[in-house]
Amino acid sequence: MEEVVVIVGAGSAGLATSACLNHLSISNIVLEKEDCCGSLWKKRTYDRLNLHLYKKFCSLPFKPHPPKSPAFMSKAAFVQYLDDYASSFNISPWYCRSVESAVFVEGDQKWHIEAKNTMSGEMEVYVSNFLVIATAENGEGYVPSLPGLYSFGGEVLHSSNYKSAMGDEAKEVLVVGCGNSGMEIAYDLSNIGAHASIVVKNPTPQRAVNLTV
Ligand SMILES: NC(=O)C1=CN([C@@H]2O[C@H](COP(=O)(O)OP(=O)(O)OC[C@H]3O[C@@H](n4cnc5c(N)ncnc54)[C@H](OP(=O)(O)O)[C@@H]3O)[C@@H](O)[C@H]2O)C=CC1
Ligand SMILES: O=C(O)C(=O)Cc1c[nH]c2ccccc12
Repeated sequence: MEEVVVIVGAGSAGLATSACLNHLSISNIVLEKEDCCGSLWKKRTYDRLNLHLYKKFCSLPFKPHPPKSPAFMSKAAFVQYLDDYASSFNISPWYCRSVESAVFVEGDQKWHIEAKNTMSGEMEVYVSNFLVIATAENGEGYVPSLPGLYSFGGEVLHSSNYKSAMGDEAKEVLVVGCGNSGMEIAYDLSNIGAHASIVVKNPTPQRAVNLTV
């Protein structure tokens, strides 16, 4: 299969890129390893997720959020927005395609991209003039290999697998990292009476302190 542009990833960035290219009538396909678009938001976020950014900063090209919609979108509203976005701009990602390699072949000046079709198990080859990697910085959860982690008797969970505090009422939980995920998860746990502590690696940057004053 040959296209002008191959885009890897059907998250926000991949969908936005495809919409812009469709607008310019530049042929493109989106390869996505999951079976849906926006899989980070649909499969790897906690239940109480509400966006922290004002809606204006969470819109993709050509599709602003309606003036009367809530300022901070719920997870359900944002997931719906991504699905509507794909259909509004005729984006039909090729799902269950896990890109395994991409080589720019000097001879024909094209990208040769190999993707595994995870439904059939077969390798497929895509050829394009341009390659856009839109796989996101948060595509894969990372658990550092901390000493003692594997002999620890309790449950160890990456934030991308945390859904809700249900059933955790009696637990003592150590949350590692105080970014948005860490803070939200610690708050969710403490809301139902679990004992949550947070490890903070670095002091709060001065500019963040000034912003909140
Ligand atoms: N509701 C919303 O809208 C939400 C939005 N997000 C967004 O998603 C993105 C990812 O957020 P998030 O998942 O929180 O990840 P982040 O990368 O933002 O935060 C991870 C935190 O973990 C700390 N950390 C990393 N390694 C260690 C370690 N070994 N020991 C202790 N602390 C450690 C980091 O510290 P340091 O920086 O000092 O290395 C950092 O504070 C962000 O853009 C965020 O804004 C996330 C959750 C909810
Ligand atoms: O609201 C927040 O804090 C977010 O992290 C939202 C967000 C992160 N990446 C995005 C890409 C498109 C739209 C919203 C987001």
